[in-house]
Amino acid sequence: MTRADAAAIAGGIPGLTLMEAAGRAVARAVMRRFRPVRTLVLAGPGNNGGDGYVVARLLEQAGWPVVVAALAPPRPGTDAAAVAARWRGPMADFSTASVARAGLVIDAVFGAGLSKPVDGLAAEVLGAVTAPVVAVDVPSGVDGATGAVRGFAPQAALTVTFFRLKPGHLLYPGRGLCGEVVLADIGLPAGVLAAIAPRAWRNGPGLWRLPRPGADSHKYARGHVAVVAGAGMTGAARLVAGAARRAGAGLLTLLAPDAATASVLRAGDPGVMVSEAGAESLLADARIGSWVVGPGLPPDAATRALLRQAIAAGRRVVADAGALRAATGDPDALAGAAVLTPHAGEFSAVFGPPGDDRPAAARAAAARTGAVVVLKGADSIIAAPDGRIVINANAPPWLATGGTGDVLAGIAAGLLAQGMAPFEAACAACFLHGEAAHRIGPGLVAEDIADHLKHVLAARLRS
Ligand SMILES: NC(=O)C1=CN([C@@H]2O[C@H](COP(=O)(O)OP(=O)(O)OC[C@H]3O[C@@H](n4cnc5c(N)ncnc54)[C@H](OP(=O)(O)O)[C@@H]3O)[C@@H](O)[C@H]2O)[C@@H](O)CC1
Ligand SMILES: Nc1ncnc2c1ncn2[C@@H]1O[C@H](COP(=O)(O)OP(=O)(O)O)[C@@H](O)[C@H]1O
Ligand SMILES: [K+]
Repeated sequence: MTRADAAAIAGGIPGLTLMEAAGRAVARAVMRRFRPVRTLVLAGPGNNGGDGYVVARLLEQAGWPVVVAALAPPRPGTDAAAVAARWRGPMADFSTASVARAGLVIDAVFGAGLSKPVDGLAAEVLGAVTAPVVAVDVPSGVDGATGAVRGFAPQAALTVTFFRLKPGHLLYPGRGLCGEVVLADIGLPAGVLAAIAPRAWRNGPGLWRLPRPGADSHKYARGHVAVVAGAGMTGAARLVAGAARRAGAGLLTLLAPDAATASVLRAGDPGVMVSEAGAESLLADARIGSWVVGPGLPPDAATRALLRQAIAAGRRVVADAGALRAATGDPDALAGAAVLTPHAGEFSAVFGPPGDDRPAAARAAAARTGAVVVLKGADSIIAAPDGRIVINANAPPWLATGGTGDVLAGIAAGLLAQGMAPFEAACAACFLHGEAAHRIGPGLVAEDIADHLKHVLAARLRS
């Protein structure tokens, strides 16, 4: 955002104009949601504080009782100093006593310029707020690039941000602390986006195109997926299979490890083929282009060897669950896969704990393995080996139930089979998975998702 600011200023928009527009957007959002109430603006020393002085002036002009408390004065000569000088209303101490008297608090302490953990007086005062908080840009202490809390950050009821959402608005815990998020246009020209060349996006249909069979298509043209099944947890492979088929794969073969497992699998969906021929023989068929390895498989040397074999044969491999665990402490075992779908635990086992900067960790894992990495969770991060990041923010908590990850791997494989590139396939899979889960809602079990995909696809392919 600071880069956006600089690019806009370089493009001829004065910083003061942007600050006035930002403050106006916050004041407008506040007046739409709250009745006039004793309002305390907590202002920091930078431009975030500057926005706060603008909010104070505009609310006061609208008849609100407003007091400003400054953590520190803005540096002389800055835009923030200019707007602070235009504030003629009452000032209060930056203290817990001031906060106790407020019916509404505008948090304009730190924004995009957060440079260290929030501690000391700032943390004490922000931590004492019991009134509703409206955050300017981000709740102070939320790192806009990662969503992590540095030191302390208050819980906002409303966050008004500008130009473009930042990762911190989409990634937890920051996302949870923002409350309602309003994205305001402050007049930054579209060219600014090109100038800052963003590397992170929010997932959405504008980022990828779903495959659609042509009138003359046939099942082979839509791709053949192989799913390696385990002897014990056969359900996992079946969930993968159902999802890959609903996502549009033309053919699907379950690779059974033995005759007993094969007969269990044959009792499942009639449209699925079951093979006992062994991986070698299936890998000899180049038409079986996409493989899913891991769901329901033990994290052992055999799983690892099978994964390497499929990658070495040039297949597009989605590696999940057992295949990831089989690579514990050894990311190179996953090199060359198309898509890896670790949840936080699997990610930590392979690559080490992601820490506070999960986008950076996911990026590094993708660069290391050459695979697209989907770091799954409520806010899945999809990272490409070239450094692009997409954040998926449409997944409802109903997905927090066993087997939904298997379904995600299946959707990704089904899209890969139809020729989507790994990054786009992974992004689209996360999005469709989330949309299907929304349709299902409470009571969701993993089996439901594949069924609902047809409705989600129908809606998406219509629009
Ligand atoms: N970009 C745009 O298009 C637009 C941006 N706008 C607004 O600008 C905001 C960004 O402003 P900004 O760059 O001045 O940074 P900001 O968040 O005010 O903080 C910097 C100051 O805080 C200090 N400080 C930091 N952390 C600290 C800590 N933990 N504890 C103590 N001190 C700490 C830091 O100190 P220093 O690091 O220099 O030691 C410095 O003095 C952005 O969020 C948005 O609201 C809009 O006006 C219009 C359009
Ligand atoms: N709280 C949540 N909110 C939204 N999505 C979630 C949440 N918890 C899990 N998910 C999603 O559910 C899926 C769970 O995958 P995973 O943990 O691999 O489960 P399993 O191994 O049982 O299939 C992932 O796609 C993840 O993004
Ligand atoms: K803030």
